[in-house]
This record gives sequence, structure tokens and C-alpha cells, in this order.
Amino acid sequence: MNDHLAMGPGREFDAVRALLAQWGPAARGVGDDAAVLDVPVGEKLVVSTDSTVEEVHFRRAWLSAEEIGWRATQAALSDLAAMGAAPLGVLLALTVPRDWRAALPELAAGIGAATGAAGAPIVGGDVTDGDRLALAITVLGHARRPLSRAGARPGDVLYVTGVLGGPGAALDAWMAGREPGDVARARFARPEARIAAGQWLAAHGATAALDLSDGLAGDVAHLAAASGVACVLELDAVPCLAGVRVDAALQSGEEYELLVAAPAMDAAAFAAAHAGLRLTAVGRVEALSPVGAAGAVRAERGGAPVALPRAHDHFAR
Ligand SMILES: Nc1ncnc2c1ncn2[C@@H]1O[C@H](COP(=O)(O)OP(=O)(O)O)[C@@H](O)[C@H]1O
Ligand SMILES: Cc1ncc(C[n+]2csc(CCOP(=O)(O)OP(=O)(O)O)c2C)c(N)n1
Ligand SMILES: [Mg+2]
Repeated sequence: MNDHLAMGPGREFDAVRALLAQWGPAARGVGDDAAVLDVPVGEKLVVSTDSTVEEVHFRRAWLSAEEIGWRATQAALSDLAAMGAAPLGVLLALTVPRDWRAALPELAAGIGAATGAAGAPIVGGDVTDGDRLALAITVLGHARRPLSRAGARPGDVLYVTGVLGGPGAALDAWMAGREPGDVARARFARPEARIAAGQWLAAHGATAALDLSDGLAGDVAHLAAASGVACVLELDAVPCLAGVRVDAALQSGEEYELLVAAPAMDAAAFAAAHAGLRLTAVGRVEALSPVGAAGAVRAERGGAPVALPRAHDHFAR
């Protein structure tokens, strides 16, 4: 049983009914003014929201509607992964222009596949007309001890999951009018929120984490700022996709891999628990130097200081 409430007539509600019929058991308890969920006793509710907007996060020519739905949902779920939280539910606010309406079932297939893979039921949403396709996705999760950006301590090692640079390489290719290689394209079109990895890392001593959405070069500064520490990246250690230079990998956003601070971790045990996913030491956490000395984020190559490239900024222009 889905426990949906019946809705009155209207084309908008016909569209919602069609979505619910398509999602089947992947949607639960929809149709009231708000969803009502249980949080396991003794755990915290963990909530985040993220938008995916046509022309800002993708172009229609690059991706199928199924991929757009999958990617937007994984991008939102990635924040639960970074908090070490288990998914509880997902809400979808969809802005659907007229010329996208026929693609709704395909979009919904991608969303349903992603929520299904995460074991997170769709518990509500909103549908509106508008000028551009936009998906505002709210994710709800739970954790006994959520993993913050703020806990990194001097002496911790910095790790990243996976291999970086794919989404940036795909984006560069499309922007230059070329078709990206299959691996880079898949990293852009079919990211996977590292939900199990986030929970494993939280349970194995991680002190802080965040997901890589703006690019490692920028996201590391959020961890340093939140934790009140200095982070030093060793650029020779950054795991880059074949053919991608480290500067490009540092600027590659929308990776949805995790940056983690922790005392030394067992990367082999991590990989064994996550289908071979890599966990690579890429730097270290130090005490913040006195004002006027070295900054909160530094990069080194072969022990020598080097500059970090800029990260994505929505308001840069
Ligand atoms: N419009 C907003 N109102 C309130 N908080 C916001 C807004 N935009 C961003 N934030 C908060 O700022 C922080 C950084 O945002 P963002 O870079 O989007 O995080 P993330 O990469 O986790 O999605 C988050 O804690 C987010 O909740
Ligand atoms: C058409 C297009 N231009 C540029 C980009 C690159 N890009 C857009 S947003 C972004 C950063 C991440 O997005 P954001 O909405 O800031 O995610 P959040 O940090 O909130 O999770 C990047 C690298 C893209 N994906 N598509
Ligand atoms: Mg965000």
C-alpha cells in the first residue's frame, strides 16, 4: 500500500497521479498538505535542499530526460551522504515548461531510479508551470551522530572517495562543441551519491566531511572554515581520471564524491566494503596559523607550495 490520498480533478493533478502511478511503491503517503514521517528514536532528522536548473546545471542537448532526473536526485541525496545520514524521504518541486511536459515520464523514471537506489521514498512535491525546467529536491534523512563539516582536527588526514575530473572534462568537451568520452560523460550524467560510504566513514572515525559539488579546490575551503583549521592538499596525490590534469580535476564540480577528514583510515577495508571505490589520502589538517601567516587552504606539489585554481561560483558573473 502506498497510503496516498485521493486528489480532485484537474490536469495538474492528472500529472501528479500519472507520476504516482509510474513510481508505484517508490512513492509513499502523497496527497496531503504535508508528509508525516517517523524518525527512529534517538536519531536526528537531517534535511537538505538543492536545485537543478536548465542552462545552469545542464543543457537539454547534453542529457536525456531520464539522466536529468537521475542526476538532480543524486545531487540532492549527496548531501545526506556527506552527513553520514540514511535517507528517509524525498520531496520534488518541479518547474515544468510546456515543451517539457511530454518528457515528464522519462524525467520521473530517472528520479524514481535514483530514489529507489537510495531506498528513499518520494513523499511529496510540487508541480508548477515556468520558463525553464527546474528541479528543487529536498532530501530527508536520519543519523544518530550526523557528520558535520566542522569536526576536522589538526593531525587528521584528508581523503577523497573515487576519482576526480570526469564531470569537468565532460563539461569542457560540451562547451567546446565536442562530444565527451564515455567515462567522463557517465560521471556527469550518472553520478552516484555515496550514501553507504558516508555512513561507513562516519562509523569508522571520520571527524568531518562534505560532498564535492563546486570542485575540490573550493569545497576544501568550506571544510577548513567550518572546522577552524588549515587544510593542505598534496596535488600529486589527487586521484584524477585518465587524461585529466590535476588543475582541471580540482576545478571539476558536480563530482558528488566525498572529502573527509579523519585519523588514518583503512582504505583497503573501505574499498572492499564499497565495490572497489577508492579512498585516497590527498592532504592533511593543520592548526590554523596566526593571522597574517599561511592561509586556511594551501596546496603543495612535491612539498613546494603552489596556487589552487578557482572553484565554481553561481554569482561570479
Ligand atoms: N537561500 C539559502 N537560504 C539559506 N541557506 C542557504 C541558502 N543557500 C545556501 N544555503 C546554505 O549555505 C550552505 C552552503 O550552501 P551550498 O554550497 O549550496 O551547500 P551544498 O553544497 O551542501 O548544497 C548550506 O548550509 C546551505 O543550506
Ligand atoms: C550548462 C552548465 N554550465 C555550467 C555547469 C557547471 N556547474 C553548474 S553548477 C556547478 C556547481 C555545483 O552546483 P550547485 O548548485 O552550487 O550545487 P551545491 O553546491 O548547492 O550542491 C557547476 C560546476 C553545468 N553543469 N552546466
Ligand atoms: Mg546547495
